[in-house]
Amino acid sequence: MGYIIHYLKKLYAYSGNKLIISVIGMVVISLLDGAGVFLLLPIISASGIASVNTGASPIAGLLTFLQSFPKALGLPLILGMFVVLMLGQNWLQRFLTIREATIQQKFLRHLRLDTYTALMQSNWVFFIKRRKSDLINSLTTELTRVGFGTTLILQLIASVIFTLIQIGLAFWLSPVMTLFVLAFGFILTLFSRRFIKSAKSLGGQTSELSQSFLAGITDQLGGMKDIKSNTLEGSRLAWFHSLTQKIMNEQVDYIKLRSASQFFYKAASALLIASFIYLSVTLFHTKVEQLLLIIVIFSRLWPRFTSIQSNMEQIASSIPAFRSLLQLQEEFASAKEFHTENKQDSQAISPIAVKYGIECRNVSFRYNRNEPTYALTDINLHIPALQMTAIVGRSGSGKSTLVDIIMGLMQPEVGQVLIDGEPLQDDKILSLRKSISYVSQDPFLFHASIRENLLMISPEASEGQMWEALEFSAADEFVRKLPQGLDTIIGDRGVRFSGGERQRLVLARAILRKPSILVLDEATSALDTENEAGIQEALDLLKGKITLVVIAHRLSTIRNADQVIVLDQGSVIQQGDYDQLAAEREGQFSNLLGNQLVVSS
Ligand SMILES: Nc1ncnc2c1ncn2[C@@H]1O[C@H](COP(=O)(O)OP(=O)(O)OP(=O)(O)O)[C@@H](O)[C@H]1O
Repeated sequence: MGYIIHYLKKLYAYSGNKLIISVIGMVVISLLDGAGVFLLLPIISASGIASVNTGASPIAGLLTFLQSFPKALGLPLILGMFVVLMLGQNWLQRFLTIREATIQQKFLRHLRLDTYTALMQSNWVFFIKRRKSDLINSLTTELTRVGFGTTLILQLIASVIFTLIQIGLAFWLSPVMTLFVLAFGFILTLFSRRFIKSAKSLGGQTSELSQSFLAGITDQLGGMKDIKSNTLEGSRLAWFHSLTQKIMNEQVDYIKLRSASQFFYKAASALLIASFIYLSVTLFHTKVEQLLLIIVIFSRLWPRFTSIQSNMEQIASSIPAFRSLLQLQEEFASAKEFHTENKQDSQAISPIAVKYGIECRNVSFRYNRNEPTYALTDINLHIPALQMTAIVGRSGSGKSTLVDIIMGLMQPEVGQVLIDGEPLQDDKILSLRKSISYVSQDPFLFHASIRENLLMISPEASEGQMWEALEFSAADEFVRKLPQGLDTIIGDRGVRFSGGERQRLVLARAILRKPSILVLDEATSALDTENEAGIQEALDLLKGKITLVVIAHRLSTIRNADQVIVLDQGSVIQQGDYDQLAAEREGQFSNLLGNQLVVSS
C-alpha cells in the first residue's frame, strides 16, 4: 500500500489543485445524480401513476411547491427539471472525464520523463549490474502498469465518493435500512480480501513472466546468427512454448479470479435485494415512497460496490509493478553520477585541458565486492598528456576495466585517479568526460543517417569538417560510393555496414568532436591491414596534439606509442617504450610479440 501512496502523493504533487477540482467535480456529479433520484417521487406523484404520500419524504417541501402549480404545468415542469439536471450532470461528467484523462496522460508522461532522466543520470556501474531487458521491461510494461494503476486509483476515489454520498442520501431516507445494507456490505468486504490477495499474487507472476519473456526474446534476437548456424531453433522454440503457456495460464487464472469475484458479488446482490424488500415490507413496514427511493439508490449503488471491488483487485494486481518501479527509482537515485542540480549547471562545466597527465595511484578494483577476485590490483601508472600510451595484455587482463576507471566511469575501490595531480571526482569527472572521445570494441551507431550520427556528437560541424573526419578514419572512400552519401541510413546497430566500416564511422565521429583525449579500445581490430595502416598514420599526426590511450591486441598498431603498459591478471607487469619492452627477452611483451609474429608469418 505504501507504494501506491507514494505514487498518489507524486500525482498530487504534480497535478495539485487540478486533482482537487476533479475530486470536487466528482462530489457535484454524485449530488446531482442523487437529486435526479429524488425527483423520481414528484414525477410519479405529478404523473398520477401512483399516489405517493409525501408527508414523510425529505423532499416534501418541493412536492408541496409543485402542487401549487396547475396539474397540466406540474408534470412538464418537473420533467424539465429532471432533464436539466441530467444534462448538467452528464456535461460535467464529460468535462471531468477529459480533464482526468489529461491529468493521467500528463502524469504518465511525467513518470516516463522522470524515470528516463534518472536512468540517463545513473553511473556506468549501475548498467553493468543490470540486465538490459529488465530495464526495458521496467520502462515500458511496468511503467505503463503503474500509470494504469494510478488511473484505477482515481476511479476508485470517484466510486468511493459516489458511494458515500449515495449512502448519506439513503441514510437520510431510512437509517435502519441503510445500516442493514451496510452491515451486509461489510461482511462481503471481509470475503473480498481473499480475492484481493490472490490478485496481488497473480500480479507478481505477471511481472516475473513479462521480465523473463522480454529477456529471452532480446537474447535470442541478439544471438539469432548463432541460433541459426548452430541449429538451436528447436530448444529456443521449446522455451517459447513453455513460457507462453505459463503466461496464458496466468492470464486465464486472473480472469477466472475476477469473474469469480464478480459472480460472488452479483449473487450476493440478488440475495440482498430480495431479503431487503422482504424485510422492508414485513419487518420495518417501510413506506412505499421510501422503499421505492431506497431500491433505486441501492440498485445504482450496488454496481458501484462491485466496481470498487473490481478496481481493488486490479490495483492489487498492479502493486508488484508499483513496487518494482519504486525500487528502480531508488536504485537510480543511489546510482546518480553527478549531483549538478540542473541541465544549465552541467552545461556550464567546461572540458578539461590535461596539462601534465593522468595518474593512477595504488588503484584496485573489484566488480563484485562480495567476491575475492580483483579485476585490477595496486595499479600505479602515469599517462603523459599529448603522448600516445598503449595498454596491452592477454584477454581478461583488465585493459578495458583500467580505461573505464581512467575515464571516471567506475570508481576505484582502493587508491585514486589524479588529473594533473588533482583527484578525479565530482565535477572533474564531467569535465574530463567532456574532453574525451571514446571508441569501444563494439562500435555503436544510432539508427539514423551517417550525417545525423556525426552531428549528434558535434552539432556545429560543417560538411567540410565531416568529410575531414571521415578522411581521417579512412571512411571517406566508401561513404562517397554510397548512393545517398552522408544521408545513408545506418541499419539497426549498423548492420548495413561491415564491422570495419562501422569502426571507421565511429572513429570519424570521435575525432569530429575535437577531443583533447582520444581513447581507442580495440577500435581498429576489425580493419584490414591497409586501412589500419592508414589510420595509424593519421593517429601519428595527432601525437603532440592530443592525449592518446590505445588498447590493442594487434601489437603492430602500437609500434609508435610513446609508452606501453603491459597488464596481466589485473597488475602492471611491464612499462616502457615499445623497443625497450620488445628487447626484454623474458618479459610478457616480447612473448606476445613473438606469438603474433609466428601467427602472421
Ligand atoms: N561487468 C563485469 N562484471 C564482472 N566481472 C567483469 C565485468 N567486466 C569484466 N569483468 C572481469 O574483469 C576482468 C578484466 O576484464 P576486462 O574486460 O577489463 O579485460 P580485458 O583485458 O579488456 O579483456 P579483453 O581483451 O578480452 O577485452 C576479467 O576477469 C573479466 O571477467
